[in-house]
Amino acid sequence: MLIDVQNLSKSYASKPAAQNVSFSAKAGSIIGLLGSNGAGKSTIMRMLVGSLTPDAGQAFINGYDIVTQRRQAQHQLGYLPESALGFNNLSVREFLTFTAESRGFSEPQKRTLIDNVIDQLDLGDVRHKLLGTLSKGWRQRSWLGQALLHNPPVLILDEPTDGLDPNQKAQLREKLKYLGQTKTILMSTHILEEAENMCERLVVMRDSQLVADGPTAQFLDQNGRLESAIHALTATNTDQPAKTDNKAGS
Ligand SMILES: Nc1ncnc2c1ncn2[C@@H]1O[C@H](COP(=O)(O)OP(=O)(O)OP(=O)(O)O)[C@@H](O)[C@H]1O
Repeated sequence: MLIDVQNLSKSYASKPAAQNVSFSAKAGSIIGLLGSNGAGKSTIMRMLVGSLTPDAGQAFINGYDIVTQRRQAQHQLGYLPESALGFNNLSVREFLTFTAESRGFSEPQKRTLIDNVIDQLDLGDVRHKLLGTLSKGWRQRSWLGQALLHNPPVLILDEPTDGLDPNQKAQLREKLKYLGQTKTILMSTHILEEAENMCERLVVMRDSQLVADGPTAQFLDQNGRLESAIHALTATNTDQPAKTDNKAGS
């Protein structure tokens, strides 16, 4: 398993943000992490990428423990944070150079990795433009570049298409689908249509707990839509979740 999450828990002060969350993801698949605002999706992702320490439980990225082997685990993944901003005074190429240097790559390696990622994400035309002057779509793509630069087997993407216009959304989704053929992608999204079209599996959270985990097909209604199942699972005043392959705690 490329991502293996076992009973991860985290509270902020005494308020739980993630409680006993368990799921796993195999190579070459796109997993959608769904749930209403505040359900705990970003908290799970931030623990997986090593920016938050779990209170309890364990998780492994390509076999490396996210706490005791944090550096090795981080080499296995690329992370696109929610609403990624900053580095506005750097050009796309300078931003990617900074990323490569902070990951410790030497000069010849650095050049090859940056050229590869510019090519892979079609960033050539904007490589000398400042991040602060780019449209949100190009900025997001540049941030995806920093996540992809070291060619990790796992990508963790927090609402990657949030705030993009419909064309930019469509273009980024195509790129992610392509990447998902060879990489394991865990992506959070509020856009159910996106989850329908892109994700092979869904992990659904509500109020800090995992409430369902299974193949996307299992959540679809007869019209091929996710809305009714996901609404039933995530609505906070509902106590009758839809029937799913719930793997919580397994
Ligand atoms: N730094 C923090 N300090 C205190 N509480 C926090 C912090 N970050 C998140 N929380 C709380 O933890 C809970 C889970 O938040 P989290 O951001 O993981 O949810 P989410 O599912 O990613 O939400 P969204 O879809 O809005 O991004 C929420 O109640 C949130 O208010």
